[in-house]
Amino acid sequence: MNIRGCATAGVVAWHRTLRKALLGPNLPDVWLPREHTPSHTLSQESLQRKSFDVNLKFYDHLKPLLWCQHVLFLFGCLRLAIPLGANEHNAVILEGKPIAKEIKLRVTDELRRMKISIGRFPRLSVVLVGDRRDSHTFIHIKLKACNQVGIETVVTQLPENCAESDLLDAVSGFNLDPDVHGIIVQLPLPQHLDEEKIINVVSPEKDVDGFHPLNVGNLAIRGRKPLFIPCAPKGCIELLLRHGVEIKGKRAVIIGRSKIVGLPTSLLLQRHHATVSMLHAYTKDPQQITSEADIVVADVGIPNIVRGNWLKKGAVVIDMGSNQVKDPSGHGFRVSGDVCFEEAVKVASAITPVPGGVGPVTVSMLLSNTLDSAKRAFGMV
Ligand SMILES: NC(=O)C1=CN([C@@H]2O[C@H](COP(=O)(O)OP(=O)(O)OC[C@H]3O[C@@H](n4cnc5c(N)ncnc54)[C@H](OP(=O)(O)O)[C@@H]3O)[C@@H](O)[C@H]2O)C=CC1
Ligand SMILES: Nc1nc(=O)c2c([nH]1)NC[C@@H]1CN(c3ccc(C(=O)N[C@@H](CCC(=O)O)C(=O)O)cc3)C=[N+]21
Repeated sequence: MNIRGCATAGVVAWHRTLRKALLGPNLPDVWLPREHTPSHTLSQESLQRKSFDVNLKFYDHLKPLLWCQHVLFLFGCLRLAIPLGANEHNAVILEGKPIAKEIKLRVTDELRRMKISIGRFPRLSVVLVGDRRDSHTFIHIKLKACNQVGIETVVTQLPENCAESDLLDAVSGFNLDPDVHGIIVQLPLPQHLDEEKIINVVSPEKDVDGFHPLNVGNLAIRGRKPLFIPCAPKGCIELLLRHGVEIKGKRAVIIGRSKIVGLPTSLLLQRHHATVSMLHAYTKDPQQITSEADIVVADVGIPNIVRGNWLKKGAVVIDMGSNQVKDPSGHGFRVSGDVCFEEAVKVASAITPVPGGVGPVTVSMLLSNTLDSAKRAFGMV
C-alpha cells in the first residue's frame, strides 16, 4: 500500500459550547432501551449544513461588492487560482483537549469532596515491563494527569526479560492491597509473556482499563453493565456525543479489531445503535468498505494509512492512531495519526486531530474509571 507522508495541518480550532455528555465521571447509563436512547442534536447533515451556512454568510457579506456577473467571475477565477490553504476546508475539528479539561475538573472536584468527607483518595497502580519509548510516553501522560487531579500513583517497572511469575506476583500484590483501586498493565507486553493470562489475573473490580474478560463480556452483551469500559473507546464515544454527532442508525466502520480500541469501540457503537463493520489486516478492499461509512474510526497503528479517497464526503472521522514517527527534521520524534489529516479534512464533515483529539479524552477516562472504582470501594455509590 502506498502510504505517503502527510504532515498534520494547523487548523482553526472549532469550539462549541460543551453539552453534558452521556459518559463521564459519573458514568450515566448508556444501556437504556431504544425508546430512551437520546437523539443527538447535531447530525452529520447539520454538521455539513453548519459549514455550508458559514459559507453562505461569507458570501452574504460580499454581496454588495458582487454587483455584476463579471465581478463574480473574476472572484471565481481568483479563488481557483489560489491553492487551498490548510484552513480552507469544511470539516469541523473535533478537539479533545477542552473535553478532557472539563472531565478533569469534574474528577478533581469529586476527589476534593471525597477527601473532605471521608479523608480518602484513589490510588492507581501502573505496571510497565521493558523499555519501549511509546510506553514510557503514554505512562508519563497518564501519571501527569493523575497528579493533576489528585489520584495517587504507584509504578512498578520490570525488566524486559522478567519472568511471567514476577509480573503475576506484582499484579496479585496490587489485587490484595485495599489501598489500590485501579491497576493497569501497560501493553504491549514483551513476546514471551502471555498477555491474556496477565489480564485475567487483574481483579475485575480494579480493572480500570476494562480489559478483563468479565468486563469485556458484559460490554458485549445487551442489557449487561460492565464495571469498567475501556478508556479509548469511551473517549471516542464521549467525543462524538459531546460534539453532537448522531450515532443512532449510522453506518460505522472501524479499521482495527484490537482489544484496547477496535473491538470495544465496535461494542460501544452498537450500544448506541450504529451499524458497525470491522476491518482488519485480512480485509479485502478496505478502501471500498470505508467509503460507505458515515463514521470512520481508525485504529491500525500505521501512520496515514487512511487516505482522503477512502472517505465518503461528509463522513465523521475519529483517528485513534497515536504513532511515534521520526521527525523529518531528524530531531526527535513526533506523533502521527492513522489518518492522512491533510487529505481527510477536505472530505470529512468532522475529524479529530492527532495530537489533541481522542488521546487526551482517553486519559481523562482513565481518571474517571479510577474515581469510579474508588467510589465503589468506599461504598459511595
Ligand atoms: N488515542 C488513544 O487513546 C489510543 C490510541 N491507540 C493507538 O491506536 C493504534 C493501534 O493500537 P492498537 O489497537 O493497540 O494496535 P494493535 O496492533 O493491537 O491492532 C491493530 C489492528 O489493526 C489491524 N490492521 C493492521 N494492518 C491493517 C491493514 N493494513 N488494514 C486494516 N487493518 C489492519 C490489525 O488487524 P489484525 O487483527 O488482523 O491483526 C489489528 O486489528 C496505535 O497507533 C496506538 O498508539 C491505542 C490506544 C489508545
Ligand atoms: N494497558 C494499556 N492501556 C492503554 O490505555 C494503552 C496501553 N496499554 N497501551 C498503549 C495504548 C495507547 N494509549 C494512548 C493513550 C494516550 C494517548 C495520548 O494522550 N496521545 C496524545 C499524544 C501523545 C504523544 O505526544 O505521543 C494525543 O493524541 O494528543 C495516546 C495513546 C493507551 N494505550
